Amino acid sequence: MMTSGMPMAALLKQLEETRLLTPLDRHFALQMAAIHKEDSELFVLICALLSKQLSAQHACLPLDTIHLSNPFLERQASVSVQLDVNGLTQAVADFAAVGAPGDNCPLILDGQRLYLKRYHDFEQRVSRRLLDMAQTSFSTDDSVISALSLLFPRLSTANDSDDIDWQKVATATAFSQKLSIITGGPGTGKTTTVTKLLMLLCLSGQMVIRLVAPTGKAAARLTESIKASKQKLKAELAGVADELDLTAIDRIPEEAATLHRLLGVIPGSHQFRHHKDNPLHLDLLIVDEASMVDLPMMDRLLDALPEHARLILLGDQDQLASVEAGAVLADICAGLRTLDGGWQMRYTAPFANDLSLLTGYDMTPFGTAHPGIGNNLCMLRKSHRFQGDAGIGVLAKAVNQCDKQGIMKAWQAGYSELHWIEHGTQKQGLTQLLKLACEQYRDYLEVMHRPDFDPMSIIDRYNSYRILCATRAGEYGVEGINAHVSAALKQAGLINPSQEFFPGRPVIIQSNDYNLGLFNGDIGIILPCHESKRLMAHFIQADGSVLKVLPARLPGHETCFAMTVHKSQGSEFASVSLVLPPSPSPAQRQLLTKELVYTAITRAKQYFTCLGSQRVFEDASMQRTTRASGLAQRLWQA
Ligand SMILES: Nc1ncnc2c1ncn2[C@@H]1O[C@H](COP(=O)(O)OP(=O)(O)OP(=O)(O)O)[C@@H](O)[C@H]1O
Repeated sequence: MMTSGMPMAALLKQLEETRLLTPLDRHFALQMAAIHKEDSELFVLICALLSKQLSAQHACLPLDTIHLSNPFLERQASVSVQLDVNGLTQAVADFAAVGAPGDNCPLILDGQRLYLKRYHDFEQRVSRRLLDMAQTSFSTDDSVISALSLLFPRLSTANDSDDIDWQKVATATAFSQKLSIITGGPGTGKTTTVTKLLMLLCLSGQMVIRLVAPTGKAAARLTESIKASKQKLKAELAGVADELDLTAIDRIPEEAATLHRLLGVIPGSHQFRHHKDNPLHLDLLIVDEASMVDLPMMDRLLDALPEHARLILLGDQDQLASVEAGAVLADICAGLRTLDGGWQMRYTAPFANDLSLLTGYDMTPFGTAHPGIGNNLCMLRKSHRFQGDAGIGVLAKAVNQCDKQGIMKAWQAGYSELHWIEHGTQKQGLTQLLKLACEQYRDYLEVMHRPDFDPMSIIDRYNSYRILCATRAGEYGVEGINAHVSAALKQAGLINPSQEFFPGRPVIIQSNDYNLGLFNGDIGIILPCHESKRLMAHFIQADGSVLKVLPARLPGHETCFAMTVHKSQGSEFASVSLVLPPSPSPAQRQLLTKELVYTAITRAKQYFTCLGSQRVFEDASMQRTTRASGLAQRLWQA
């Protein structure tokens, strides 16, 4: 079945040395074979490939994606599989450790997808629960139609889909469905839409509503945006106060929590306080930045939802997927993708009719015979943040569409908010970036010793700029750039890093510490504490308060002048510099995707700078990521 010039254990060791496998992949494969007394070399190879796949956050290993003549994509194959895909599938199914869906085996083969049982269970439970929720819809009456027309006054009767106010459609959809997913890029009005929806729901009766986001930073941002959106709505509706009860706006909650806090962390345990047998006390849950929610977390969240509760997921399906396994939001939206790479709503004919009645638009063209879970989705595509032709919006759109010409045009158009730094020779590009970083970070570093600046305003200033790196390791990864920036700031006399914890050092937390209330990705700054006269790490929490922690008590952390694009999800900065490596290795090239570039660009509100080379930027923008999973198929072909 297999051809290899060396014993399997030696082959795995060689693959580890050439970094095509991690030590974990090798140990997993050998352990699986030992535990299950499996002496087949093919079994070891498949386990190594599955582990490699899981490390890359795929939920499973599709057997039909394995390059049989060179499974590890070595420069020169040292192993090959002498079977076709069907033969391989049969051989894998015959291993004692591999079962079919429903079997109690460590590995599950579902069609041609091979899973760890845990992940198969997650996927099955998540899809079952979402499909189950998608069955329930709520009736509406004339009062909803008139409230909707007051909330979205520019009612158009045009049939052209370009004239449809999709925010109104999304509000109508989410009002009438138990499960709804509202997706869209930055500034497309997700918060505005959800605020109007919440007003509508508050008008129709009392309900316990909770707002959550995956990280503290994202939760704090959601609180801010809902507050702003409520104020704006109040002003907009002032003229119709005699037709709509505006006190409903005051009943809209604005405090958002993190998912961990909502579910109730149990210190020292991976379990949460809330689950199926102790469900959450709420009627409606709104989850922002849902693209960051991984498969296991979505499973726990759905498990803890009470049977009757509504769920609304908000997010941008084009952003990088979650740091951990799966791409739940992208999978949920997958069925709306058209063959030409665009998106198209898909409704059942009766629901398209209902939406036409509710919104006043002709939605019947979007009715289809195979809508999957389309009735539960709404996609917003018009950005209200970047005014029409603003550079950041134009570049983000071109990257998102893998439009090479558009990308070139955006960079060459001379937009004041886009700034390109070419690597050049002798690190000229790096020198320019460091100059920029010193200018940008100077602001918070200069005011941090002044008594008239509190930690909150210092952290706000620090948060106006961030360097984002595509990779962790290497001179142009987070580690290298942090070292360079620290040295440049020291030379400029802005910091004094003579000790590990120095005033002004920003730190990013790398693991969860439930006792301290600090979570992976939380960012704080070491600052003198006026009360205790000691240096303390200061963190802004989701509720806006400041948490102070003794530096020595911090869980795993690192300096954060630069952070990975992955960790920047859920945050925004006035100015962003993206750093791409000048000559990426094959492993780095795999990380450089259009989702990564798009996520980095859309973190910037006013200025976006890229240190890179044109070729690397373009290649990255042309490379779409997919995460292997069976969730989309379960949701759309059920
Ligand atoms: N239909 C609209 N007409 C005009 N302005 C709008 C409209 N919808 C939203 N806006 C404005 O656009 C900005 C972004 O809106 P909003 O915060 O709702 O978008 P979002 O999708 O939640 O953004 P983010 O991705 O940053 O969370 C806000 O200033 C909002 O007031």
